[in-house]
Amino acid sequence: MKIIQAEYSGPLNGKVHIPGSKNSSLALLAAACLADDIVTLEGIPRIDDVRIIAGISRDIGMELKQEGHQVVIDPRWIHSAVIDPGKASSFRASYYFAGALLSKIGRVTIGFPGGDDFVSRPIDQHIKVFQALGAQVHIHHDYYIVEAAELKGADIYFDTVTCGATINAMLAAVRAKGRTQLHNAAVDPEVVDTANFLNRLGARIYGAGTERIRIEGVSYLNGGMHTVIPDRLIAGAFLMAAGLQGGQVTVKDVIPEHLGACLAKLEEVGMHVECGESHITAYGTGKLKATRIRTGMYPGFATDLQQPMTSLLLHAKGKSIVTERIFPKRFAHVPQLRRLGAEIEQRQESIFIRGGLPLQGGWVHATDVRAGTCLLLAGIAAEGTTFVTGVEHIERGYEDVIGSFRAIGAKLYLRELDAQELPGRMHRQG
Ligand SMILES: CC(=O)N[C@H]1[C@@H](OP(=O)(O)OP(=O)(O)OC[C@H]2O[C@@H](n3ccc(=O)[nH]c3=O)[C@H](O)[C@@H]2O)O[C@H](CO)[C@@H](O)[C@@H]1O
Ligand SMILES: C=C(OP(=O)(O)O)C(=O)O
Repeated sequence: MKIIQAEYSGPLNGKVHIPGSKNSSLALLAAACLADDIVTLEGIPRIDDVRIIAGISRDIGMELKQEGHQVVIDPRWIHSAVIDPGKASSFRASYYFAGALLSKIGRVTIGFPGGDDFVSRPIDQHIKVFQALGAQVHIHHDYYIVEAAELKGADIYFDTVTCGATINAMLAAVRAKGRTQLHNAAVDPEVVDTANFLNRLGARIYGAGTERIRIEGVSYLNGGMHTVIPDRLIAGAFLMAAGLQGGQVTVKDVIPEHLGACLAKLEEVGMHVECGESHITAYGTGKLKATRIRTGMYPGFATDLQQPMTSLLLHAKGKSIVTERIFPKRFAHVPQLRRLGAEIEQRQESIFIRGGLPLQGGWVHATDVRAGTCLLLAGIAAEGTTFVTGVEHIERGYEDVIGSFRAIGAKLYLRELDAQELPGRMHRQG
């Protein structure tokens, strides 16, 4: 079993290249199904979710070749829209294949989405979109079928702001007959990136990045080339690393505007931040102030940065409060941080952190991608050695987590252990 060993690393200093966005890549790879010619995507990270998509592509007859960070896709010979429940449930964004293949082929059989488990991640808004466009949705035990003889544009009012369902609605509507309007749409950079990519192929999507998106259906999409946006969530976590012990970290190849709420919070807790055209440098002063965080949809403070931010706030003297508004139960990292000596109390959708106490290395388990980042940040700032299990969750989101952290001086090592070498409780957790 893989584990990551983290040693106390002192102040972190250095520059790190930020890879392409995982969440955008997953949308773009499914969106590529919609094209009628060859598509090239640049900047796609080499992560497990992308490998699963390569498997799905093989099953449906879509040729997909990844060389380095370039992926070439030939969607001209798609012959099936049956997606194995096991593959669909191995990652969250499998639902994008439902929207894209429905639009192109008219009938999709697909398993339910997986991804990080935050207790409740409904897909009712995705289903509402398909139905609004004229599709029937049949729910079975571990799969669902979406079918429509013809998709017709419609006015869709989302009940809640959702990035996933907004993207899925664009995928489903892009080839529908007539006009679709999405109201209360998500304004995340990943929505805009997907719209830009589709428009490059000849789609007619207007207003992405605002709360109202208009899609005029087209009957043909060309091939083309697109570069995925940088991963704002990885960038945010590396900037936080600079604050742990008073270091200086530069994230390169980013879009600083995508990190507005994060940068504002880093300044608020006492860090200093400087932005260039495509890089950001964060300076830790060694003194952090406690704060209040409420997660929100973009441009609010991202839920995916809540967990790494919690690690940073462990070093801010006083009481910080973090309220999770997007996934109210996204606190699986809290009991793990307590194992390292953190004092955190959880009440409903908020945690109360008593910061400024020393952390001591120990065994912890990453339950999901960002819980993993949070525990790595905690481990490199704790005295002694921390062992992190659940590495497969971290690898779902990071291509080379160890190499990237080492670039800024973190002492992280990947090790292979036999299950018997794990301490009793970790062994039982798997
Ligand atoms: C693969 C991917 O891109 N994952 C990201 C995506 O997940 P995902 O697309 O699943 O998240 P959404 O933006 O859809 O979720 C936002 C909110 O809407 C709710 N909701 C969503 C869909 C639905 O049908 N019904 C419903 O009620 C969710 O429970 C949540 O409270 O955005 C999340 C919120 O920024 C991020 O944490 C994830 O990293
Ligand atoms: C929640 C995340 O991923 P997913 O939606 O793929 O589970 C994440 O990237 O933090």
